[in-house]
Amino acid sequence: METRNIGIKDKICCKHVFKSFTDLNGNMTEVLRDINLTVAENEFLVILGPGQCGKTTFLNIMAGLEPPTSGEILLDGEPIEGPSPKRGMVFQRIALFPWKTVMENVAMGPKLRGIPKKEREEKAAYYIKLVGLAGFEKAYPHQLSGGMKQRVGIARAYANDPEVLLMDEPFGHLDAQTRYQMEHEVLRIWEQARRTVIFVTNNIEEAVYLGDRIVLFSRCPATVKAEYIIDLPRPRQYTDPKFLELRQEIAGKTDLAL
Ligand SMILES: Nc1ncnc2c1ncn2[C@@H]1O[C@H](COP(=O)(O)OP(=O)(O)OP(=O)(O)O)[C@@H](O)[C@H]1O
Repeated sequence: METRNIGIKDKICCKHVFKSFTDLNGNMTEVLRDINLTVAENEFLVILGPGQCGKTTFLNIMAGLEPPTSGEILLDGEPIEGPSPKRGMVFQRIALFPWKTVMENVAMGPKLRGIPKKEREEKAAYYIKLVGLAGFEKAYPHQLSGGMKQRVGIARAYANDPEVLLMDEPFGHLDAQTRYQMEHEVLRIWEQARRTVIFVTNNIEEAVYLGDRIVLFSRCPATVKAEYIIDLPRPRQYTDPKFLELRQEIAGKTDLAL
């Protein structure tokens, strides 16, 4: 079983990140304004903010899918300049290859990186088991529930050996019960296979349940409005008075509806 301790080393460092988009008519929309933050190695950081505030844009810049307009993001001291398997993405709507099995979907990244079949299938099998899908290796995506597809998405991201996992509202479209279950599961997986995680959500409860720390984004253009260290022991209880107090405190600072 692999374990990694939360490090004290800075893994990611965002310095004065600004992002604006310009449409075909030349109109500019400023989406991110002077974002500065650091993320420690193996930390579970949650970015909480209202819809359309710029959370996905920020993750896309971290993933190297979009350049910032100005500023920079460093990973282990090196500027992020494009996509890399070091940064795995998990999306709200997991796009699996429908004609490929769970095993083939999870092993796809290592296959593209030229990992030999036996090795990539062993790796995929390890992560399929870790996410609780042992026995479903030969299933096709249409045979899986929404929660199971998200598990495949998480296994697929892990199979690329990322150092950082970027999770963009991964449970946003799941029903409430499956969502609670997946929040619990993502922590179990992270505790067994520690990585630096940046998890984006617009759900305060989810943020308090999951995060070592919450960075609160304002409405668009997003700025860092507040930060909260969540030092409640895990597993956290939604009904714990301290949990509710924190939720209330954060809610008072947000533009989010409760
Ligand atoms: N490629 C683009 N071109 C122009 N505008 C864009 C582009 N990508 C995002 N935007 C705009 O940036 C703003 C922030 O979008 P973004 O998807 O980053 O927000 P979000 O906080 O992730 O939203 P949600 O919580 O609803 O997913 C929106 O107004 C969006 O229309």
